[in-house]
Amino acid sequence: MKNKKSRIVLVGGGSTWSPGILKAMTTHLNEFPIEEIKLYDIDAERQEVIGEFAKILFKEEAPEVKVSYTTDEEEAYRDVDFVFCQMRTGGFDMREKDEKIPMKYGVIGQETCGPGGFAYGLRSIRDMVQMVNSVRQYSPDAWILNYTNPAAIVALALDKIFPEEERILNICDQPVNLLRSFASLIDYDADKLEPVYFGLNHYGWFTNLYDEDGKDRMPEIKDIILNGGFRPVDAEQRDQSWLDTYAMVEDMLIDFPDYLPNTYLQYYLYPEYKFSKADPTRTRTDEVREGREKKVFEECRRIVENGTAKDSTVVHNDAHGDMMVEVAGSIFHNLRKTYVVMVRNNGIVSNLPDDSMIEVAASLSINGPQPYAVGPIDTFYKGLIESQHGYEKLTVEAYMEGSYTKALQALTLNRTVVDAKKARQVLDALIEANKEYWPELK
Ligand SMILES: NC(=O)c1ccc[n+]([C@@H]2O[C@H](COP(=O)([O-])OP(=O)(O)OC[C@H]3O[C@@H](n4cnc5c(N)ncnc54)[C@H](O)[C@@H]3O)[C@@H](O)[C@H]2O)c1
Ligand SMILES: O=P(O)(O)OC[C@H]1O[C@H](O[C@H]2[C@H](O)[C@@H](O)[C@@H](O)O[C@@H]2CO)[C@H](O)[C@@H](O)[C@@H]1O
Ligand SMILES: [Mn+2]
Repeated sequence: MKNKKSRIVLVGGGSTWSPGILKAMTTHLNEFPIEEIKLYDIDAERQEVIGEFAKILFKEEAPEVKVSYTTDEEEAYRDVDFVFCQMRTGGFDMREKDEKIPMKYGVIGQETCGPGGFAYGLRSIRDMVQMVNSVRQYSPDAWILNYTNPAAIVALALDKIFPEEERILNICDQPVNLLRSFASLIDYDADKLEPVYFGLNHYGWFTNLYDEDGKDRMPEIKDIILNGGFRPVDAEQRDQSWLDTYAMVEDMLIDFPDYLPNTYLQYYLYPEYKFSKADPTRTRTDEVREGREKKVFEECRRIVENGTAKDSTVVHNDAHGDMMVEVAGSIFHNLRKTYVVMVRNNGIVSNLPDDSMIEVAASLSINGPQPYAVGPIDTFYKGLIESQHGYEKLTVEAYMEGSYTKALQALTLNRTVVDAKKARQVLDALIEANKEYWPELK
C-alpha cells in the first residue's frame, strides 16, 4: 500500500461512466490510495443519483475515503490533486442532433467523427476552457486528466489556448480496449503486451504488439482476424453497433494490411458504405439512452433505495474506469507504466507537424507523459493524418476566431464530407442547432 493519498474531483459526476470509474477507484486503492473523492456536475438531478450511489459504494468498500458531491465550482475544484474530466456539453439531446443532422445531407452522423464531432467539439471547447481556468484558480498544481470528447479537438484547443500547461493529459480508452481484445485472441495478458501506436485520437494504428519475450505478436493477431473476424473481448456486454464496428477491423485489414487500425477509421475509410448502413431515425444516442443510460440510473436508484451496492452486477469495473485510475496512479506514484495518450508531436512522428496532438504510447511518470519516438511514417498514413490534422486545426481556429470560412474549410477537409456544397449545407444546419453553445461564426 502506498502512503501518499490523493484528492480527486470527477467532473461530469453524473455521467453514465461514473459508477464504473468509482468502482475502479475502490478496486485500485492499494496502488492508488484516495483521501477524498468529490463529484461535480452542472445537472443537480443526475449528480444526486450518482453521488448517493458513490456514498454507499465507498461506505461499503472503503469507508476511510471522504465522498461528497456538489454543483458548486469552488467547492469542487479547491485543493485537489486530480481532476478526472468527462463532461458532455449539451447532453444526449445535442448528441442526437450531431448524429441526425448530417445524415439529412448524405453525411455520416457520429459522436466524434465528421460534422457530428465538429459540432460537439465547438460545444466542448467553451466549457473545457472554463473548467481549466477554474481549476487553476483553486488548485494550481492539479493534474487534469481529460476524457471529454471529441478528445482530439479538445486536446488541440487546450494546447493552443493554454500552451504553457504541463499538467493536462487527454486520453481515450479505445486503444486500451483494442489491446485487450487483441490480447484475448492470442490468450495473452493485455497488460503485458507492449504497443507501438501512432496517429491522432480516433485516427490511429498499432504497428507492433510486443510480448514479454520481445516477440512481435502482431502478425499472428492479424492472421487470426483475417481468418476468423474480430469481436471485442467483452462482446456479450456490447450493443450491435459496437459489434458491427469491431467487425470492420477485418475489412480494413484486408484493404490495408500494414497495421491494425483503430475502429474509428471505418468512418473515414468507408464513409459511403457506413452511411448506407446507417438509420437516420435511430442512431447510437437512441441505443445509449435505451441501454447504458437507463441501466446505470435505474441501478444507482435501486442501490440507493436498498442502501447497499453489494448485490450489484451492473456497476462493473471495465477498461474505461481501470484506465482512468491506473493513469492517475502511474503519474502520482511515478510508476512509469505505458499507455497510449495524446501529446504535442514535437518530432515524435518526425514527418508530421510539430503542433499536432498525436496519440502515441508513452510512459507515465511524475513528470507526466514521456512519449516513445515513432520516427517517419509512410505516405498513405502521413497523407491521411495531415488532412485530418488540418481539419482539427481549422476547427479550433474557427472557434477561436469565430470564422465561418475556417469552419467550412474544416468540414471540406474532413474525409466524411469532402464536397464543399454538402459541407456548407451541414454547417448551416449545425449553426442553427447549436446557437446556444457556439461562438458566432462570421
Ligand atoms: N475519451 C474516451 O475515450 C471516452 C470514453 C467514454 C466516454 N467519453 C466521454 O465522456 C463524457 C461523458 O459521456 P457520457 O456518455 O457518460 O455522457 P453523460 O451525458 O451521461 O455525462 C456527462 C455529464 O457531464 C455533465 N456536464 C455537462 N456539462 C458540464 C460542465 N460544463 N461541467 C460539469 N459537468 C457537465 C452532464 O450534466 C452529464 O451528467 C463524454 O464527453 C464522452 O464523449 C470519452
Ligand atoms: O457510443 P458510446 O457512448 O457507448 O461510446 C462512445 C465512446 O466509445 C469509445 O469508448 C468505448 C470504450 O472504448 C470501451 O471501453 C467500452 O466501454 O465502450 C465504449 C463505448 O461504449 C470511445 O473511445 C469514446 O471516445 C467514446 O466516447
Ligand atoms: Mn475515445
